[in-house]
Amino acid sequence: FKFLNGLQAVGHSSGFRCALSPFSSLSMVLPTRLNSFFTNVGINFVWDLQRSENHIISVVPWLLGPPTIYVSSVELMRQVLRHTDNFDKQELELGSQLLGENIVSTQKEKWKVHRKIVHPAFSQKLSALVWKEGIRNYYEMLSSKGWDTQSTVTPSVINDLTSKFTFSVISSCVFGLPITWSESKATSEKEMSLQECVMIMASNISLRMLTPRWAYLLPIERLRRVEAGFTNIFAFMKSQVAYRLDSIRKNEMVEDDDLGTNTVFNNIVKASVDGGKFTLNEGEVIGNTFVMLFAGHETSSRTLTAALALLGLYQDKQEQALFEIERVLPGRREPIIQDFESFKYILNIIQETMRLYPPIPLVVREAIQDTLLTITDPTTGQKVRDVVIKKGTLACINILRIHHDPRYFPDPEEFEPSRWNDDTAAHDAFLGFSHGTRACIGRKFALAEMICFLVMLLRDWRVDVEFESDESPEQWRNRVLTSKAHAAHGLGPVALRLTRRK
Ligand code: HEM
Repeated sequence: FKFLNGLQAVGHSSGFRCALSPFSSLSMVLPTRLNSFFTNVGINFVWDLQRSENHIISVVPWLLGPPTIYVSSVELMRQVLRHTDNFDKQELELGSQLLGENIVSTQKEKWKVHRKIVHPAFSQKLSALVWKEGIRNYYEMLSSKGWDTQSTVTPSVINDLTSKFTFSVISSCVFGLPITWSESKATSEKEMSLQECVMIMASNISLRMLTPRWAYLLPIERLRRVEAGFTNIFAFMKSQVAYRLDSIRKNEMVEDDDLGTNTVFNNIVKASVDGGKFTLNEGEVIGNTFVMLFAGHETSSRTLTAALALLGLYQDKQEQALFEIERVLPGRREPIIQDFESFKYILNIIQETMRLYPPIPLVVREAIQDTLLTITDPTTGQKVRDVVIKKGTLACINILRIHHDPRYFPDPEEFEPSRWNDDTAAHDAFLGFSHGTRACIGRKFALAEMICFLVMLLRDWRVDVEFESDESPEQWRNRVLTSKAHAAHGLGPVALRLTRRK
């Protein structure tokens, strides 16, 4: 019965019939196989779809999970992402329970209130703070590693550096808690610093989701630290909301760009007071602050890692980036936020990296009512047929597939930042930050921190990849960077050599 309903829900579109939905937790641990009625297609299925010419493919599970369609053309993407009366993000109850109700976990009218309050926090002043903190963190990174006195360094894995960098920027600019780069780990839960608690939260959210409450009573060191980390940071945030609300009411908060005033957290507290009929309660303010940690950390860090790997591999592109940096920063002066728009080639590099390796390769929407989708011929644009998608069906936009489609991006596997030179090239087919009302709210934040990091690093260092013996550049790229969409989003450990520029 479930199966027959599922076939009807996807308008009998062709595709895969299997036991489990690729989104079920069970399907992530069980072996996967395409085209098997009795197993599941697995999460890598998104990558396998790249070989298909069919722009709408369905997955109908007969045992577990909702029927789903995968769309991989700009025409269909527009119909899904731009029609908010027909499609919305799924509600994530667990996300609301763990962090507090927030902009990512809600839908419809509730989401509108969250977005209205959170949006003003992502202002030009925040970008200026991000830039300032980006530079401070870059220098902290150099001195904590002792690189300020070295001419060549070989960081074991660049992934760890970019992860620490983007985490630190978020910690400063979202929470107002600057991180120190020197390693220190509290020996007892009571001594834990707030920064450590934020770090524990960022790296243990899945554990927290999957572990039942009673398990925290067991004498397991890791669980005790996670419990202490979550409890401490929530207690701190609650006291801070109360303190900030009090100072806002007493008019004690000064409008400048010092840390602590223009942070996302502060601005959300402020907007939730100023918002008139739109207000957020304490739990929602905290939820919206915490969620930035998950939306903005790994995404930016993966992009930076991939960009550096590609620049290490394609030295001519690195030279072009350096040429731009030297032109914008005569005498190697420090970059300022006002230079942001001048780093056009660096922006192209970021955009091209996100095209090849989108940190979010798939976005998911739920049909909130029965909806008609029109399928068109990819070459002529003529209507081919209509498909009715039933309420409750999931619609996934296969960003990875669209980004690698030669119709939109000629020679799609080439790393070619100059394809973005022409502003009109910033077309609909680029979905790195998604499209429509639920597109990324942190786009400017992410671009500011990524441009700042790349400019500082490339200004001071030449980046080279570390080949294994007899390895060709192509082999290196295939080994280290693949576009596969599984958990690691296609990035292996990236080892790079940095040589100080004269
Ligand atoms: C390279 C870095 C980033 C990438 C690739 C990225 C990508 C995305 C994408 C694709 C979405 C839409 C998801 C969907 O439609 O289901 C999204 C939403 C979102 N992003 Fe980002 N993001 C990045 C950085 C950031 C940063 C730095 C922040 C905050 C500090 C942030 C906060 C958010 C939030 C809150 C949403 C949900 C918006 C809503 O539902 O209204 N992102 N992001």
